[in-house]
Amino acid sequence: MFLVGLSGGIASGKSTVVAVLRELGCAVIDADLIAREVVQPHSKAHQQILRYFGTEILLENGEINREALGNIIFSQPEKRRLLNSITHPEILKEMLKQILKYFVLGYRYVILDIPLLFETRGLTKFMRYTVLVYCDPPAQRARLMRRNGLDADAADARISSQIPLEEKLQWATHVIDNSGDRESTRRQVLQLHARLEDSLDFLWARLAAGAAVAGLGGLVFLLLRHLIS
Ligand SMILES: CC(C)(COP(=O)(O)OP(=O)(O)OC[C@H]1O[C@@H](n2cnc3c(N)ncnc32)[C@H](O)[C@@H]1O)[C@@H](O)C(=O)NCCC(=O)NCCS
Ligand SMILES: Nc1ncnc2c1ncn2[C@@H]1O[C@H](COP(=O)(O)OP(=O)(O)OP(=O)(O)O)[C@@H](O)[C@H]1O
Repeated sequence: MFLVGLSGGIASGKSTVVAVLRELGCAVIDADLIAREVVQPHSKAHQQILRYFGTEILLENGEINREALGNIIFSQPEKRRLLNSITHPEILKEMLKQILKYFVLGYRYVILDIPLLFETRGLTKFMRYTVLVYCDPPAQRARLMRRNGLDADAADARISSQIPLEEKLQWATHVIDNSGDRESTRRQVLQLHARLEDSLDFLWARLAAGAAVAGLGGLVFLLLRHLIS
């Protein structure tokens, strides 16, 4: 089994790409979704967030007020690091559990949708491939403002809390350019999917070749032993 890391920037189009991959039957683990689950009331992360950020980041029902917490961490790097240090170990633990589940179910590769894949040191070395969902900066900013109802300053604060997409381009093994329309993105995802499936065939071919070499070696050994005795 191998892992494929999928990343991008805020509002660059990861969920849009993932929707097509799921449609094609791929196993996808969504770090944003897990990040929501691990901070549910009574969890360890919820208690820690409460301790460090205070009750003002809670909604009336006890859940985290994501908008309020977002406003704090996207404008204060040290608070962002603090939140990351609380949530990231919990997110990683849950991701590992889900990877194991897909392994047991027999999936041959799993796609990990991790927004901060390139920002998190050492994570990419566990991925056979890394896919960057790229979007040109003006389109990214406009889409973020529209989706989250943010003004330009708030959108820029969120974008600049991450490594620029242009920089991430050099690290990814595959790039999907989502600057154009959804149809163009869909075509690129279909190509990516075909390459992942090809790469599986390639792996199987290597395994088969390995088995053939081992079998041949065994035969030669038996033949030599027979000749010597
Ligand atoms: C700050 C929070 C409460 C804002 O919640 P909100 O519902 O508004 O946004 P959502 O969770 O859907 O995230 C949207 C995008 O914001 C960006 N983002 C989220 N957290 C961070 C972060 N710590 N640093 C930089 N970018 C981030 C990512 O691109 C993500 O895809 C939330 O994002 C959070 O708890 N973040 C910390 C956990 C984390 O690092 N999540 C990213 C997945 S590893
Ligand atoms: N090709 C496209 N053309 C126009 N709008 C798009 C396109 N792709 C995505 N969008 C819109 O841009 C916004 C961001 O897309 P999406 O939610 O897929 O990004 P994301 O990277 O998953 O975001 P985040 O991780 O920040 O939640 C959404 O409102 C989506 O509908």
